[in-house]
Amino acid sequence: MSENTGAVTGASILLDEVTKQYPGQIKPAVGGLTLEIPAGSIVMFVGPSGCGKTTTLKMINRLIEPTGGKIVINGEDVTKMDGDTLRRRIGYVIQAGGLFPHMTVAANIAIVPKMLGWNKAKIAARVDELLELVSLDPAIYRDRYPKELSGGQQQRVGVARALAADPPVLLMDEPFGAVDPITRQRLQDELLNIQSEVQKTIVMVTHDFDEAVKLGDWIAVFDEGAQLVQYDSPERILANPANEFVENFIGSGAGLKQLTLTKVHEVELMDAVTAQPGELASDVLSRIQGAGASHAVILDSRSRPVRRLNRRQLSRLQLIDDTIDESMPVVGDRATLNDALDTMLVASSESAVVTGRRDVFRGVINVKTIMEAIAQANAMAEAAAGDAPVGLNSGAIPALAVANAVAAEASQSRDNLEQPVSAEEPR
Ligand SMILES: Nc1ncnc2c1ncn2[C@@H]1O[C@H](COP(=O)(O)OP(=O)(O)OP(=O)(O)O)[C@@H](O)[C@H]1O
Repeated sequence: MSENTGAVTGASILLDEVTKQYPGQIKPAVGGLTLEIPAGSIVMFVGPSGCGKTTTLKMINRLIEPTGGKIVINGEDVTKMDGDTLRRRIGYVIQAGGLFPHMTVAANIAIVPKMLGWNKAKIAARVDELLELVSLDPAIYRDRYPKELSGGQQQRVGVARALAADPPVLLMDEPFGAVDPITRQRLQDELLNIQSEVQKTIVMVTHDFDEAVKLGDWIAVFDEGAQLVQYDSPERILANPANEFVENFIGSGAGLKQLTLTKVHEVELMDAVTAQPGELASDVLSRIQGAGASHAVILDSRSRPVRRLNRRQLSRLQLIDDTIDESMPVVGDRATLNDALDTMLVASSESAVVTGRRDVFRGVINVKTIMEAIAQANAMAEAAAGDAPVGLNSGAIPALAVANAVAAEASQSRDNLEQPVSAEEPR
């Protein structure tokens, strides 16, 4: 879930009774969908394969033309607007970044600014600014070609490219589907960091419900024909799935999934003894003995953790050197407690080092903190289940009823975001 720290630059989007009937198909892929996407929020589309998520997403930038209904962005009906002009105002990110292989990173990012006629100096400055934003050092990466980058780096460039002309809306079609789980977790954390700065309106298709819970301010759960089954906050969907379909979609361990709702920076981190290369190991050892700690965290000159040393390791050393331990469990403070637990399990460690913006050391998180949070989340989920809104479990599109029921409840909601309106015609 994103945090509203920056000024909202995103635009509201309204899908008004939108339909897509592909030629030769009996049923519409999307049938009369009404969906309000609030400015500055992240809305996640989830649902089974072929249910129409991508079709719905691509109708927003009219890569797919609707056969009925209207698309309204910031109050402006864009359904009849020139498609190319519209797409320059909407960032679009696909799996693996979708970069042009024969163009450098800088040239890929510069595509839309060039089309918009920006001058060279402005484009070069923007490319560097965006590479910094997605945590890639411009001096190292701007002249590289996509094949010289890892999957995660390509995806970062894809995000930078989509943000190039500062569009109010970002559409993302399974952007993190092709990367390994640890890279995916980092990219998700980074997206949340970026969103806290840029406050765009982001619509993302995902197959991964955990990803939807982690990133979404609102989750739209679709069934076949883009039939909207539930549209609500991650908390309320987990606590009160609208029906069995949503329950099945959430999968087992809904209680544990509540861990996905809590971010590392929301729990109290432990302080740790830190040291720098060049210090005497015996000094550091006496500091951790004094503090009753088991490890010292070694930081580089930019306060980034590079290694952990326990008492035994310290007792064998003279000077702390600048060795980097790639296997040290590290988790970003935007990561979820679920991610933190995974990181610890992979490293067979009871704790992980926590970093903030630009990988600066923030503290340490341990299994005990996470266990306490599980207990708390379970208690909260049970309490929330008591207020289940009425009428959520009927079949075809009770969405407006759902929206109304939840809107009544929204005033009591923990977050102050407005409940988005959602409705769809019965097929
Ligand atoms: N160009 C097309 N022509 C005809 N039918 C199409 C076309 N594109 C999609 N469809 C059909 O429309 C329905 C919705 O497809 P869509 O790709 O939007 O679903 P999705 O939920 O994004 O699926 P997935 O999760 O598998 O990507 C499917 O039945 C699909 O077969």
